[in-house]
Amino acid sequence: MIELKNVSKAFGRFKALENVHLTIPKGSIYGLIGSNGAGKTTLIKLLVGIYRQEKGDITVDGLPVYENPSLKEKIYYIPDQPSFLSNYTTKQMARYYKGFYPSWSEERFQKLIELLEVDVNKKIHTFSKGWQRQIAFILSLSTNPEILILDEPLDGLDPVARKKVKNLLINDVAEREMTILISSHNLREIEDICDHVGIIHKGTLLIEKELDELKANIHKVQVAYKEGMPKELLKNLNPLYTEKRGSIILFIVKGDEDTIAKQIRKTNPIIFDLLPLTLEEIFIYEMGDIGYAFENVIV
Ligand SMILES: Nc1ncnc2c1ncn2[C@@H]1O[C@H](COP(=O)(O)OP(=O)(O)OP(=O)(O)O)[C@@H](O)[C@H]1O
Repeated sequence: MIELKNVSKAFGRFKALENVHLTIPKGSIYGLIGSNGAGKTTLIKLLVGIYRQEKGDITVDGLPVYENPSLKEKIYYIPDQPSFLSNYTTKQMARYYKGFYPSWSEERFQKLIELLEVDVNKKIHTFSKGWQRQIAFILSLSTNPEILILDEPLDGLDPVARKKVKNLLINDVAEREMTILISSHNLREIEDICDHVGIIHKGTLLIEKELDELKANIHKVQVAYKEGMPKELLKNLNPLYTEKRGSIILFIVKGDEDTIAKQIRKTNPIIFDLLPLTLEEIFIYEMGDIGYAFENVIV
């Protein structure tokens, strides 16, 4: 488990992160979402031990990350602009990594280059940005990391490559219990692979949620009545949001699905539907609940 407790980091007088608490359970895929300048890269650089926090604790399985080389061997970080040794081919990089990472798997490497169809004899700097990113994935996954940290990993990948990379990540989590932190400025881009999401804004972690729990706890309801909706229903359900569309009333409500459905059925609606919410919708209401407008935080 990765834990940040009360972590702060400043650059001069500028507070890039303030009192951040964050928990990433082992074997989970955690999406760290925030707009430009929110503090994602700073948090990642603290987590991999490149920066040192002024305040707070950063630990993996209870051990501090900073100046802990044996722990760092288990963590692989792909920055937003992956870099390689200059003029190296993928094959040469693989040889270099093999000597560097005791957990390197040649078999895995061969499988991945076949799957992503990479010419291993071509100099990496001659590949496009998207291909270089895929090569960074191949090299990282061939080291079998326990923890993989990815800064904006899907930028520049076409839809087919995105899908392949996402599947590879999900498989590694399922098979080896790898833990992944993915930063992104776009919730939609990573919502299908994350099981935990944290939203960071101006150096503060606004909200951190487990998605299954979040999805189970918030519902979109559509109802219609012959003679108007009974007032006590809204009072009892205390919705986060209500909207009237002709004779249909739509509301977003938090709580247990069965309990909500029971309360609504008692009022004999002529129409009653429980509809799924997208993750973006869920966060719009969740953040509204804590006093933030989603569109001001995430672009
Ligand atoms: N080395 C540094 N010196 C001074 N300020 C910095 C430094 N690194 C980051 N910052 C500032 O800290 C804030 C957070 O930057 P950071 O790179 O962590 O944001 P980010 O969420 O990763 O943004 P982006 O999505 O644009 O990459 C920004 O205002 C940035 O200008």
